[in-house]
Amino acid sequence: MTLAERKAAARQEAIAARAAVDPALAGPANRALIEAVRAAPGRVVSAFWPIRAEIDVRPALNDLAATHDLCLPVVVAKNAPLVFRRWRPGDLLREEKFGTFVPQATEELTPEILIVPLAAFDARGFRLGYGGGFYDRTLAGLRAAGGPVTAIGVAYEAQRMAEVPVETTDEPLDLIVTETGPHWPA
Ligand SMILES: Nc1nc2c(c(=O)[nH]1)N(C=O)[C@@H](CNc1ccc(C(=O)N[C@@H](CCC(=O)O)C(=O)O)cc1)CN2
Ligand SMILES: Nc1ncnc2c1ncn2[C@@H]1O[C@H](COP(=O)(O)OP(=O)(O)OP(=O)(O)O)[C@@H](O)[C@H]1O
Repeated sequence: MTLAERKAAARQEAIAARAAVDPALAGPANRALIEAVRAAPGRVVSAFWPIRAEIDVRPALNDLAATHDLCLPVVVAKNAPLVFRRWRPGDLLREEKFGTFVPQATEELTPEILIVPLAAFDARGFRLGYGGGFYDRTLAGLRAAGGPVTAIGVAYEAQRMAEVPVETTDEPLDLIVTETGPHWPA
């Protein structure tokens, strides 16, 4: 199997496992996420609006809105980094292709703390998304720019794998939050 094939197989397996999880497990994950964000340096936080069976972090966003500037990712081009537009709880979103929801023409923000969606993760902090490479490009750009960047993956324990297949462009997470609490890469 090529690396791309191994990634595709691992992605499919993790997405199936995620779809079978009891969404009530999002409760403890949201509580751990709020603490993790409050412990990280910076005020601008990027989040994600859940699609498919992704863990729903909107409860945490409602709390964090009191203390942080929130934004959501927007895909602007296939091989480009994401851009992030300001979002406040209650703001209307527009449905994009792939079923994502994005803010309507709000100001662009540069996140210092990124709440990152994922299909699979491992104990080293590597992740697999949907295969667009969007978060890899985005994190590479932000880290190269030198500012404080904390990438927090949020997932269910069911999405944990022994070793996610990796390539040189994969950007590791700084922290993974699940229903069992925060996990720092070994
Ligand atoms: N909630 C959420 N928002 C997000 C992301 C995410 O992973 N989760 N993204 C993270 O980057 C970006 C959107 N990227 C996405 C990339 C691909 C697909 C997707 O469903 N792809 C199809 C294949 C499409 C094709 O190649 O023709 C698939 O996987 O079946 C969805 C979102 C920005 N917003
Ligand atoms: N910084 C980069 N520059 C060029 N290509 C990149 C970069 N980052 C990732 N890629 C390429 O993008 C493709 C998809 O990467 P990968 O399978 O890791 O996506 P993913 O992490 O699952 O997706 P996402 O980050 O959108 O959730 C791969 O072919 C990878 O080589």
